[in-house]
Amino acid sequence: MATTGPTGGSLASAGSVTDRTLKICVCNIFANLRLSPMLLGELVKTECHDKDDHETFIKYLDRLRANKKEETFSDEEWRKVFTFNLGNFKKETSPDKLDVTALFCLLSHILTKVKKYAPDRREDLYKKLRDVKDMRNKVLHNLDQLLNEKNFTDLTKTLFELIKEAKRFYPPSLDPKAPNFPAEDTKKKLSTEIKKLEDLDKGDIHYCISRLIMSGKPAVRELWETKLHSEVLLSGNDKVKRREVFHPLDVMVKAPDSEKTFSYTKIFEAFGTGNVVVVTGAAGAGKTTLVQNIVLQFFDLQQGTANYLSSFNQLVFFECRDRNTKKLSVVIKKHYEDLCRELGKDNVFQALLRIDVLFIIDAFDEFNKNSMKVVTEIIQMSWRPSCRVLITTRPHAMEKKLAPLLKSYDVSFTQYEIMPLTKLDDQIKFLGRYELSICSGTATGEMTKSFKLLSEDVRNQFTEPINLVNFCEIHKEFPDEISSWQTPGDVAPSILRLYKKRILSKLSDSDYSATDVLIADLFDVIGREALELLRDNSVTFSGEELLVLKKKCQEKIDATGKFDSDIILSVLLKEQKPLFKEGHKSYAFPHKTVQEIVAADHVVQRILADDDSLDSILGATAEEMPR
Ligand SMILES: Nc1ncnc2c1ncn2[C@@H]1O[C@H](COP(=O)(O)OP(=O)(O)OP(=O)(O)O)[C@@H](O)[C@H]1O
Repeated sequence: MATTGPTGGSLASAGSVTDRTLKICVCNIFANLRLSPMLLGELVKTECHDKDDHETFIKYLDRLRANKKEETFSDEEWRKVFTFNLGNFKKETSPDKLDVTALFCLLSHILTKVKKYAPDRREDLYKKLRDVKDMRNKVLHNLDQLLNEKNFTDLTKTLFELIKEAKRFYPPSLDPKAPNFPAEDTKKKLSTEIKKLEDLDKGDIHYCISRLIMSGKPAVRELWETKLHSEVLLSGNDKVKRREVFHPLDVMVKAPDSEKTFSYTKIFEAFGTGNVVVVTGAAGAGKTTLVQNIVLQFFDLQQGTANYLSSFNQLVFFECRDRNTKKLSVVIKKHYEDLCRELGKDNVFQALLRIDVLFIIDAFDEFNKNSMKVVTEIIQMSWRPSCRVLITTRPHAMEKKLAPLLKSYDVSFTQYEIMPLTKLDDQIKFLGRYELSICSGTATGEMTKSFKLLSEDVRNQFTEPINLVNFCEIHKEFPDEISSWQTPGDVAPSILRLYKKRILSKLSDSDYSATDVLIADLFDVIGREALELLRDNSVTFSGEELLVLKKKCQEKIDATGKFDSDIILSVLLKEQKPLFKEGHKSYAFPHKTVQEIVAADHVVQRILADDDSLDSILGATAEEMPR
């Protein structure tokens, strides 16, 4: 019986695999991803011996129910039984492509619900099956366990015991209709497979998976932490540490009679029943911030509090505003550049699909022709039991585009909605964190005090995080604006004035003077451009587009001023550093809502000037521009 530990024989001579820790990892990966499925697959074949070769598992189970005169299950009922494994069982006709989780799920359903073996007869077999499944979760969800040599020896021992148990459970029979488990052949096959560990080389998928698990997370962490750990606020003057100011938001399941709200961490519980979760929320409700914090928590090894993320081994983050990437393999390559160079990008991709990976797609509503291709690829893969997908979007894109897209790939999903911050207590806590962070720990409480003094109907304008951040900035830079708010309608114009005042003050800092009229003219140019981008569902300017905008602004300035349009655009546009070395620089408004405010102001000004009809100003009908 070849149950030697990784350093005691197996793998010891594996040519290229030299590092001892890596060897243990490879052995555990091989045992859980190759040996266990092989044996459980043999048991599925035994139990489903009367299944036709072309029959999917679901069709087979439907047939068994029909034979027993039981009503066949609807899709919804099957989903309740098999949760995220259903996609697999509807597709697969053989156990060869199923992993331990799916195989255990199928076997346990057959043993307990279909064939209904007596509990005392199936008990020992069932226990061993469960041990095999639990070992997979134990080692794949915890790096220490994956690097524990004993787990390999324990599992291989259990697998041989399982063969013994299966031999007892399926006694040899002369009845050709009885299940027949090939115990001796399976034992031999298992020993031969274990021996393969000695000759495993770097091209083997289990080696790639092991390398990915051991080095992938730190590589991706480096990539995203630099980009996400802090946020420059809308004014461009204040920088806050994202984790420090993060306000834990509440969500509610989007269902007809749903009323209860939960902490956002609960959304991960939905992955127990399906592979896709969608988080919706109004403009500035905090969708992007939420997933950015999830990314940071995933990589924060010190934290240890993000248990809800412990079942994910890797995380891939994709922003739909990306206009240059059109293939998922490119996204993967960008995440794991060094590993792709070392192992080959296809191998890394294949390895990623075999372990528990969380794909986060941010701001689906910002999709473009290219990013839609990436999103579709991810959705097409989401039936795989090891893939989970978390998508954020504004509600309009959910109804019109995302829900139909998911449906077209037969993907079921749970939808959560981010709750607005309606309680004064929550708003104060939110502002308190920002005040502390902006004042580097010496907050006076003035900001929260000023907020409490607002009338209730004005305060109700601040139920979205973006508005609360705007309040912070207005309070810091132009507190007089706040005292002028008498009605809720006074708040929104203040935000636009905030940007105009910032431009004027930036110009006067640079010894230039400009009139309100010139600023209004420039806003007209920029607003037109902002609107055009929105019509194309874009929130980023490319370098060339920025140049065109600069030229248009300069034409206005040249008539009445002497300064460079850069001064103005630096207030309104932020450079978006490319995440990846070869990426292009792009530019965006400090927040999508700012782009929308500037575009909306442009529309209003043109309507007031009696310029044209709304459709003609928008350049699209309301249906074409659901935002
Ligand atoms: N939970 C939070 N804690 C602290 N600040 C937050 C939180 N959520 C959002 N913010 C602040 O509000 C701003 C807007 O939030 P965010 O961009 O996440 O909203 P969104 O829902 O993605 O908006 P949009 O639909 O317009 O893209 C952030 O840049 C951040 O400053």
